[in-house]
Amino acid sequence: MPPLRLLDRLWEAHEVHRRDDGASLLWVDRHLVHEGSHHAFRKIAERGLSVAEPGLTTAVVDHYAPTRDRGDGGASDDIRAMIQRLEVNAKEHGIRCFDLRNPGQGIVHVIGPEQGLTLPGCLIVCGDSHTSTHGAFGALAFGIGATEVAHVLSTQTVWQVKPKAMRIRFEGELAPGVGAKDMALGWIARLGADGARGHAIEYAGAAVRNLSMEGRMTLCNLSIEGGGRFGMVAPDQVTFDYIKGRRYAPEGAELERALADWAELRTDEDAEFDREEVIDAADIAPVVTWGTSPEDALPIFDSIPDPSRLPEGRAAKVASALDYMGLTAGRPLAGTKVDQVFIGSCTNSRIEDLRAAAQVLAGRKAKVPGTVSPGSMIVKAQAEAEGLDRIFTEAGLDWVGAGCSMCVGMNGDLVPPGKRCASTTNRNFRGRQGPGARTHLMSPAMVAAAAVAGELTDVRDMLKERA
Ligand SMILES: CC(C)[C@H](C(=O)O)[C@@H](O)C(=O)O
Ligand code: SF4
Repeated sequence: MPPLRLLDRLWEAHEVHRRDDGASLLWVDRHLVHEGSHHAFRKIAERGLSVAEPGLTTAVVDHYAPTRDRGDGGASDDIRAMIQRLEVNAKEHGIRCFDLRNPGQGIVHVIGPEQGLTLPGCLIVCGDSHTSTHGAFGALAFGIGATEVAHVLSTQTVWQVKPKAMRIRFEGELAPGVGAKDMALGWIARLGADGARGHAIEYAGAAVRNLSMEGRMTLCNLSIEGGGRFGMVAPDQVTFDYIKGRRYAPEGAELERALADWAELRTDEDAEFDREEVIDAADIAPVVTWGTSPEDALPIFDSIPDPSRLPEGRAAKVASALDYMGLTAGRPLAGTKVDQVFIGSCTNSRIEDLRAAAQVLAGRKAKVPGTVSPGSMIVKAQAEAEGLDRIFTEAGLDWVGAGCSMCVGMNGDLVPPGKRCASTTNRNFRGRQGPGARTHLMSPAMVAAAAVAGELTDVRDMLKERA
């Protein structure tokens, strides 16, 4: 037997058929749908098709979920209609739905793992690019388009061409105050937003093994921002411990059997990758973005790039990004004033993210306003049980309900034009958080530090003050 990679093992286990042109028809174990699925439901209705496996499909209200008033007054008619459409489609087809009344509601990529729906060895799809998040469990997880959503609804299978395999190894140990978000933005800055284009990324190395499941999810979540098709981490004891006892996770003898299977989900020692990158974790510092692509990222102690020192093509891009962002070339990144902060999104809204932000904010006041939106109502309840909500509100930040919120602003939570937001989200494209909004991506601890300082700052100094 030739040595296999985790990707090969997962692929082979799901391949139902391979076409002459090389595309594989893959069996889907979990199909997650959010409000954006309405085109697909309409498509299957038009063709008189039904949902093949309603029991393997899960609907979630997240992109349009109001985060403040969840009653009838909380959303515009359009937003309410989007939410209702999902609820009606789910009901008609017998699909379980995490709607606004469900105590488990939250962002699709947060609740899949939280509910024990996301498991090692599963093939998971969703009409959403950040589906790569679920790969943190050793699952094959990727985003699909509207036509494919209709295909999965009606057949529980998806066509896919097997991508090339790339491994990013983070060796060594992270410094205190540095986390998964810094690892992710760090490699994207190094390789570029196109750096992993068309590849399935397997994250490995000691610093990845040492990450919690929350950290691994953050890392896999951002794979797509570096051009990767999938992101994955081979499952281990950390994974198994996270899964045990979750609502839809296997239990008893079934769990024992599953654990034995899951232990096989790894890359063989002598397996080769199409590409391999090795990064020394000790070299990673807290990272912030300065531009309008996640690759426009630098360590916080660095300076804003100067187009006059860059090659022509790149210079024009950088100048235009700086213009949009209202930044001066060559100035230090630290000290850039922010107008507001946002802690949330499928990248960084899990309990550990909130704890990291609260650790910085405890006993301190924020100089600027901000919103903290937990990734799910379960994370919200847990944070409240730990008293984190009080730390946020006493610091002066708004503590709101769960959903995509200001990550994309579809629910009306927007950053006003021209305003600068330190944000734990994953995209800083022009207008992403609202028309004219200026987004700086960073870790939850770094956002908390920016809130306290009213400007971009190195959280490690604040943590040192504490120690
Ligand atoms: C709206 C949705 C389809 C979109 C995605 O595909 O990722 C959104 O979640 C995003 O993050 O931009
Ligand atoms: S939180 Fe943001 S990135 Fe994640 S699914 Fe929602 S809109 Fe997309």
